[in-house]
Amino acid sequence: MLPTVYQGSLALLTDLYQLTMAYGYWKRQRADRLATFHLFFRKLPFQGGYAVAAGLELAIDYLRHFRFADDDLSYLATLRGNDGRPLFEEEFFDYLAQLRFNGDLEAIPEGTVVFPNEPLVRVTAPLLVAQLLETPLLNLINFSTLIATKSARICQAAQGEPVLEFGLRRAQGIDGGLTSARAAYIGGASATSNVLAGKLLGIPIKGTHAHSWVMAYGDEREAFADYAAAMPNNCVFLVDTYDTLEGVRHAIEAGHELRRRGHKMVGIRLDSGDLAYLSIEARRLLDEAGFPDAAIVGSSDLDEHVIQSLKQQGAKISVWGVGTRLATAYDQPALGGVFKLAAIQNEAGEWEHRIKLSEQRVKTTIPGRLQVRRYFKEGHVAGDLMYDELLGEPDGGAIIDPSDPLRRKKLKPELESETLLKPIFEQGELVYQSPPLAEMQARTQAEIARFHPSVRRLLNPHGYPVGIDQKLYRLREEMIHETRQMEEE
Ligand SMILES: Nc1ncnc2c1ncn2[C@@H]1O[C@H](COP(=O)(O)OP(=O)(O)OP(=O)(O)O)[C@@H](O)[C@H]1O
Ligand SMILES: O=P(O)(O)OC[C@H]1O[C@H](OP(=O)(O)OP(=O)(O)O)[C@H](O)[C@@H]1O
Ligand SMILES: O=C(O)c1cccnc1
Repeated sequence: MLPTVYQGSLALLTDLYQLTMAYGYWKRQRADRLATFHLFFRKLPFQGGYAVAAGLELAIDYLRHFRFADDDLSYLATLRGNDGRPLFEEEFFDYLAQLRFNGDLEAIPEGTVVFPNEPLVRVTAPLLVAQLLETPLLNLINFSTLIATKSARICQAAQGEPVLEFGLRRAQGIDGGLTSARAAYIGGASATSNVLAGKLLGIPIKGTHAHSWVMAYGDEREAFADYAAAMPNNCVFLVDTYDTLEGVRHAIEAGHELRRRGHKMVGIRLDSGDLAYLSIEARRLLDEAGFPDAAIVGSSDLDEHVIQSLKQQGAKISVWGVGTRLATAYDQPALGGVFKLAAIQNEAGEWEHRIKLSEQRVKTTIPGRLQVRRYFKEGHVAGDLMYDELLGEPDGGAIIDPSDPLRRKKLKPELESETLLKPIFEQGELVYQSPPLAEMQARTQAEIARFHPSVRRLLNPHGYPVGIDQKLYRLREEMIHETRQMEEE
């Protein structure tokens, strides 16, 4: 997928503690016990009502290449403990050398709308392998899901008008720039300014020109004329270097000249000042001059809230250039996804549930091997049921919010439904083909449209019902009770 970036294995792209635990499991003969882990987040980002899953294809790429290369092992052999002796014994390296991803992995496809506590990824693999994947899977899924969600919100505010992702210069490093371009596209952005993302990922790329073009000439008229002469088939003039409305008039002159030569001015870009007022005035000038099709690109610290406000003010912007606040998820720079053990085989090969308690109810995990079933009523989503496949089929009663048991909803089993976690790897073999990015983008759009506007709204959205079935609820309550009792004894 990203051949030059993810070339070879990135098995060491993990936290040291994953390797210390892996070593311990291997030494104590626990490495090969099968375990199930879930990757999920607890809170929706941006105080929003939904999130958009992304990053799976990157995770698939990571897992396909997962192996410890000789130079990885040589590096690990240099590590020392506090007594100066090697941290790991030599034999462990032989074990690591033959390690591949050999487990089952189910995941929710990219572009699917997801909610707190739902496993975006479920791994069932030998304990040692599954544990090693915690950090890289979180790294890959958390950021992409965050940016795809931000992009979906921004595109929602733009009400179907094109959003161009301009964030590379402010993104978190090289991978931040590429990954955010990819995730922004999945979330709905039409194009990116990032040329490498275009080459590597096939995302459409777009670009205008900077203030420096105009500043290099000093005279704006001459600058536009020369730009039009050099690049007659891609002319979006940035009009705000000196006096914005004067700039629009100069762009119109260049537009007439382009027309005389058989070309077409694509539009203008506004990058400062009152974007509502200036875009309305610019639209009027362009229309009066016979350029009703010329686009008005707006940029300058935009995000979903500014775009929504500009729309409410009647701004005549038709293309939205969004950089920093999209590529860096400015108002919430991380999604708090976690990767938690939920079930493990005992010595006899029987599955046992596992739970992590917390003083905060929302942080108490859900045990089992979870699947998510989304129910539909008259074409709209009605609620998501999480159930434990180790306990069999769901019991058909009400779903119960795991963080607030008073919140319940009855979902009639006869409603149309879809199972969200799809098989990706079976015993290490890839059984899933990621769709093209454009299909993921279309999926995001179709998915969001199925949710009620109250769930979609940007400010104070309504909580969408997600819960566990009663069978799982009872088991979880018993486990909480028993574990607390054990602690007290
Ligand atoms: N009519 C408007 N309503 C709400 N927000 C607006 C409106 N016009 C512009 N904005 C936003 O207000 C902020 C303006 O920021 P600021 O005044 O710092 O810069 P600017 O006008 O773009 O000038 P410069 O880039 O030259 O500093 C930006 O986030 C911009 O998107
Ligand atoms: O505002 P963003 O959403 O990040 O969009 C990208 C910004 O990058 C460019 O500006 P530049 O790097 O020259 O910075 P400036 O506009 O802040 O001066 C461009 O003109 C946009 O303003
Ligand atoms: O093409 C543009 O207009 C552009 C690209 C990057 C950042 N700001 C603007």
